[in-house]
Formats: sequence, structure tokens, C-alpha cells
Amino acid sequence: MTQQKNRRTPRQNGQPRAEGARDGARNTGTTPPAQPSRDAAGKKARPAEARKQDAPKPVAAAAGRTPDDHRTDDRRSDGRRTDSRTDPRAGRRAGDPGPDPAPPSLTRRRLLGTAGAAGAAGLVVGGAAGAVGAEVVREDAPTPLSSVGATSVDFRGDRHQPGITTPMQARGHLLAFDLAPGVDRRAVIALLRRWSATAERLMAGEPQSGGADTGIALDAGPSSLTVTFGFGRSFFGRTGLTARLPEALAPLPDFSADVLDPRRSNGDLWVQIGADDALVAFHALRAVQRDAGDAARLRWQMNGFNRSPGATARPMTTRNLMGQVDGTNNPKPGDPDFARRVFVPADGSPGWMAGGSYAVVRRIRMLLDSWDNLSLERQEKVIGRRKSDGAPLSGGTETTPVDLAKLTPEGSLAIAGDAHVRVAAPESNQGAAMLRRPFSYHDGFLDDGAPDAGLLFIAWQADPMKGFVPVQRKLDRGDGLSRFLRHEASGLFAVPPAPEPGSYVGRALLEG
Ligand SMILES: C=CC1=C(C)c2cc3[nH]c(cc4nc(cc5[nH]c(cc1n2)c(C)c5CCC(=O)O)C(CCC(=O)O)=C4C)c(C)c3C=C
Ligand SMILES: [Fe+2]
Repeated sequence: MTQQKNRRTPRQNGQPRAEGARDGARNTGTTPPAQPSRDAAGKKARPAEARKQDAPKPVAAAAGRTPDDHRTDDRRSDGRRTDSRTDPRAGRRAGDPGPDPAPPSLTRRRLLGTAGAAGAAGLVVGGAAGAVGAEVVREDAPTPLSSVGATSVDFRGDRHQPGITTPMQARGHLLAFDLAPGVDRRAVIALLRRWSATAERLMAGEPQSGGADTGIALDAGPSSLTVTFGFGRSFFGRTGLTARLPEALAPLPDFSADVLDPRRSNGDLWVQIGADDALVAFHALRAVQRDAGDAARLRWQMNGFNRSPGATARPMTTRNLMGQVDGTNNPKPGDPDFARRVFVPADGSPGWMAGGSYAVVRRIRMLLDSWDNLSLERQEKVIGRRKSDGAPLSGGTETTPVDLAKLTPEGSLAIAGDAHVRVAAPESNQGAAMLRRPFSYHDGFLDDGAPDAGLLFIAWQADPMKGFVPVQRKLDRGDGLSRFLRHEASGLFAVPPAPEPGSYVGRALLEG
């Protein structure tokens, strides 16, 4: 599985930074780093001007949060580590300067304190905060980068590309490119080499090479950045590689609920960017776009989001814009059939896709005005789960298996015949399953005032014909939720395995 670890980045000159992405330091207006940071070319940059703190602001459960607070507990087996050197929850590092003997300025205080200390300062502090006392940070003392900023994902750390089993990030950008007319295979190889090198550096928290960095992410750590690359069906014709076109990239069938915009669908190349910081995500987006140069033109781009790590008091499954807990019954990396369902096997066809996966991307607008006018009872019936905590209407808690046969005392189905979870369940689809890893989106409002908002639905599977396609066929006919949805754009992409060291994404396809 994708390995994640906390590490400091060369962007910080080997020194922890004061301004954590979402830690208490930031919320209380702590100073910028005392140590010089590096500029894009790796030179030492001057320390930034200190920021003033006008008034203490609430601390959001500083000591109780984890990098994956928006995930269920059982999805924390992903290799993420907190590091006592960088994790504010772990307290001060051995050898770090202690509290300033001189009376500190209030403007320099970082309060991660006990409920008592927090109360005195008018702060709201999460339950686990008691382990760390009120901490006064010296004006010139390095402060650890928050665990959110410090967490990184290896570009080649796993057989599979990152961004598939990586826990969902707070920000996402999806981009599709078309190759420029006349671009030959050599230019495509050069493009994929550039993209791979950039993804590797940025995911490690390093600036783009060759002085090309825009500086957008200079103060931040890697923030769980992932960059994932895929090939659309049209890529193979454009590059003379039709002999290597996977069968699984056959066009998706039409569905009756589709109102697809071809300009926002498909594309030769697809890039998925995710990060727990908006600037880090945008930095990667710009780098990928600039790296494309004359070789490829942007075809479409969509921006999404999920709950931020630390927004909830304990790790929880995220919610979608309909307010539902969404993602509970996803296949889990620990499931015995997880790899078989999500990744192309080592002896799979074509060989260059072994260890890869297929991404179905759907922009699904939610008819939120109609949905929000439904009673809570109707909303829950449409899904088959409780809105408050995601528990199935057949009983239990969020993680209790759904009992599709359960009857109410009156003798009707506890989970309605057209409930989304019934129609979508593997039991209703001859075992078909996929890993759903979406982002929510909101692009303003339509002419009629309705929110242009919904889900950038991304489904990962070893074969779309055994994942998305049969399930969507069924949902299209009999899902109570489909009355509140419009599928507006669609794409299907072959996402090859992670490249070997020194190689680039897609080499086995282009040079195999
Ligand atoms: C073709 C596949 C699916 C599409 C498209 C889809 C859209 C969609 N779903 C929700 C909200 C929820 N979906 C939930 C479960 C669920 N959905 C699918 C498939 C598609 N959903 C599956 C396979 C499942 C799991 C079914 C099961 O085995 O129980 C849930 C319940 C919580 C959960 O398990 O994740 C919600 C809520 C929306 C809003 C949406 C389109 C915008
Ligand atoms: Fe669903």
C-alpha cells in the first residue's frame, strides 16, 4: 500500500517551521519561521516578517487531531506515521529550547494547553489536549511543522501510483489534457518524464527543479500531496499505440441519467492531484500545466474538496454535499479481495497495466434544492442509512453490515427496494465492487440560482466491467437517489503502476 510518512522538507532548510498548516500555532497567529527558509532555487531565503496576533482565536482540537481525522479508524492502516520530531502532539523535541525565561510576549504564544489554560485564554481545545501543557514558544525558537503539513506520500513507494489507496485529501484538482497535433512519441515520453520528475519532487516537499518553481508552496510541507497520471482511450490512437489499447478502456455505455458535456469529458491524458493544503495542491496544478508546454493542451479541469484533517474531534468518514456520511462501505485495503477488485493482477492483460487500476471519473451534479426540501425521513429512506451517523436502517452503527433482508415490525423492508445502498451493493450486482474516492465540488450557482455543486465521483477498479459499469446500469434503472443527480461529465482512464526508480509513469507502455 502507499506509504506515508512525516518528514521535514528541504523547503524548510532542515528546520521545523512555525506556521503549521492547520495546527494550533496557526490558529493562534503564531509567528512565521524563525529559521531561514529556502527559495525555489534552494538558496537561503530571508525569514519572513513576523505576523501580529490581534486576539487569541479558537484552537480546533489541536492536540486531539490526526492527519486523517476525516477518515474512519479502520482506514488508518495506510502507513501514515506521526513523527515526534515534527508532530506538535508529541511535544517538544529533545534539545529544543525550553520556555523563554524572560516574560514572553502574548503575541508569540502558542497555546496547546489544558482545558484550564484554554478556558483562561478563551480558547476551545479538543479532548486529548490535556497531555500538553500551556506552551510558550520563544520568539526565535523553531516550531514543529504540523503533522498535516509534514506528511508525505512516496511517488514510487508502492507498486501502485499514489492517490488510489491514499486517504482522501482536503483539496483536489482533476485535469485532462489532449496531445497537441503532430506531437510524436518522443515528445510524449519527454512530457511523461517531466511530469514524473515534478510529481516526485513536489510530493517529497521539494521545489520544482531547474529554477522553474513558482514559489506557491514555499512555506508548506508536502501536505500529503499526490499526483496520479492516467491514459484515456484517445491517447492510443494519437500515439500509434492502438495495439496496446486495453480492452478495459472500451467506451462506457450510455446511461439514461446522462447529460454529458463532451468538452468536459474524456481526454488523452488525465492527472489527479490531491493534497491537504490548497496552496500545495494549486502549486502542483500549475507545475503540471506548465510542464505540459507545447506537448499537450488542457482539455478540462475540475476542482474539488473534502473535509480538512482536524475538522472533527475524532477520525470520521467524510460527508458529501447532501450531508450523508459517504464512503463507509468501501472495500478496505485489509480485505482479502481488495487487490483483486482494485488493481490489475501481475499476470493481467495488457502487461504494462499490471499493478495499475482503471479510474472512472463522473462529474455528478446534485439537485440540492430538491434534496434539501425532502424530510429527513425521506432522505434516509432514499439512501438506506441514517443521516446523523451513517448507520444502516437495518440497525446497528455506521460499520454494522447492511442487512438487506431485514424487515420492519410492520413487515416492510427496513432498507427500501430502491434505496441507494441496496441497489449499489455487491450482493445486488453479482459481486461487482469498486473503490470510491471522490471529491465534492462547488462551482458557484446556475442561472436559476441552484448550486452548481455535487460530487467528482472517482471509482477505482481492476476492470470497469466488473466495477462501475454493472453498478451504474442498475442504479440508472432503480435507484431512488438518481432523481436528485445529473451525470454531467465522464471519463475512463488507464492508470499504470508506479514507475521503477529512475523511470517514468507509462514507460512500459511507451517503450515496452
Ligand atoms: C456507480 C456507482 C456509484 C455512483 C455513481 C454513486 C453515486 C453516489 N453515491 C452517493 C452517496 C452514497 N453512496 C453510498 C454507497 C455506495 N455507493 C455506491 C456506488 C455508487 N454511488 C456503492 C457501491 C456504495 C456501497 C454500497 C454498499 O455496499 O453498501 C452511500 C452510503 C455510505 C457508503 O457506503 O459509502 C452514500 C451516502 C452520492 C451522493 C452519489 C452521487 C452524487
Ligand atoms: Fe453511492
